Amino acid sequence: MYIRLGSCHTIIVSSPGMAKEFLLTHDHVFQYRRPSTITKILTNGSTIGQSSGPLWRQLRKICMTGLFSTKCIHSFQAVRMKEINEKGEKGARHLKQIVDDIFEAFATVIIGDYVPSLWWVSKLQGVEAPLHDLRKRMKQFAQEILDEHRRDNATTDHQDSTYNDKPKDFIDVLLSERLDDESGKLSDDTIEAVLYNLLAAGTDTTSVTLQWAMAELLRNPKLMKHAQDELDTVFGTDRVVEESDLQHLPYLQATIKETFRFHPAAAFLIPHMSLKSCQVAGYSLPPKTQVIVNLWAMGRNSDVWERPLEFDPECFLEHPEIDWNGSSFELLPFGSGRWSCPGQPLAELVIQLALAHLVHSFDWSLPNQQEPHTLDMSDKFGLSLPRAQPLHAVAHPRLPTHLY
Ligand code: HEM
Repeated sequence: MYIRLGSCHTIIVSSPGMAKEFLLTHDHVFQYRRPSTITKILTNGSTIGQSSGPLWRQLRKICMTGLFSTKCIHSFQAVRMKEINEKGEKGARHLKQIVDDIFEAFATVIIGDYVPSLWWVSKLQGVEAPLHDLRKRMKQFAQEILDEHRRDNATTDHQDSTYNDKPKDFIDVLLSERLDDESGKLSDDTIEAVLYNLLAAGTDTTSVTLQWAMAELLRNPKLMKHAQDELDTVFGTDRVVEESDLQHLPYLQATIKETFRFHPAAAFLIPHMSLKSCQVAGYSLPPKTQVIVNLWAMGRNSDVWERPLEFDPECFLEHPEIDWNGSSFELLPFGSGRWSCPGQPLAELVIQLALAHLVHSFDWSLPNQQEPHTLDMSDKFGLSLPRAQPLHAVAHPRLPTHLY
């Protein structure tokens, strides 16, 4: 579909064939990502997510080989457990407030971003002052964390033989990264921007996906029973789920794929823009054409899916070759190719593990004896695609008491 967003030629893609054209065949032409007013103010242009230049390439490399490598994700396990045990900390609440404010900021439509000649309307909108204030709070909070890590680092014995085995967190990894051009370490501004970028891109997407998966299972007790039977067969009922057994749960994986199809946490991929004119599927597109891949519409496309408006994990059991790793263009929850989500390995681990724990450890019901089929399944538009109504459910332990 072609539309004009202000002065910008825009193509909206909602079929796997066209997604492949733009994300694979012509991805070298659609390389540019236009930073918005919000990212310019909040991140000073020094982060991933919106940019596409040398710093973006460097940061992506750090994500792929450092932060989200198998070794690093494994080492974060200790940090995850520590954080779970220290829940409710004041710092965590402060950080949550900042992340909530970032989400609210991203939901603002700034007219000048779509119609550059109307930049002055943005000034009248009065959005910039609160963004600068938020940026100040983000900077102050991140600086405290960086200073704390530097102090800890200064008192650590790096020659100690156990040093390399000590758990490191995201900040430790970023502080130790050197830029390829040997201009030195990443600047504090860049680390701060990457940190918030990871938080904004990683927290809501993961929790929204989990909420939708649980809502669909609560709404359809037969599917919940199927998932529980599979978990009981693999783990029994006298131990809890472990990371190492997740690959033996095809029904759970099919349920997560179906959740990605029906409720994609990112309704749209981040828009890309062409640097020069090009021909795509017989159409001539001028330079600076923007392309937006609509994952929500693709998941409901009746040319692709047999029963698009029905939540049924079976379709992925029948087609196990359809994967979420970016090679099956009908299911692209994390995007595809050079632009795809660098946090995918962490996200898929956390979602599978959390859903398996919730379903295996508890039976679930809706409060006040509400009938499952009456559960409200409407969504609301935002940076991610959350439920319009919060999900309330009652958990009933189903494993021996000593396991809780
Ligand atoms: C269910 C969970 C998640 C989903 C569905 C998801 C989805 C996406 C999508 C669709 C994109 C844009 C890809 C494109 O435009 O082609 C993206 C980008 C990104 N995601 Fe995720 N994501 C998830 C979790 C995470 C996590 C856990 C992290 C990190 C902690 C993360 C970090 C990022 C970053 C940094 C980018 C920007 C990449 C770039 O600009 O090159 N995401 N994600």
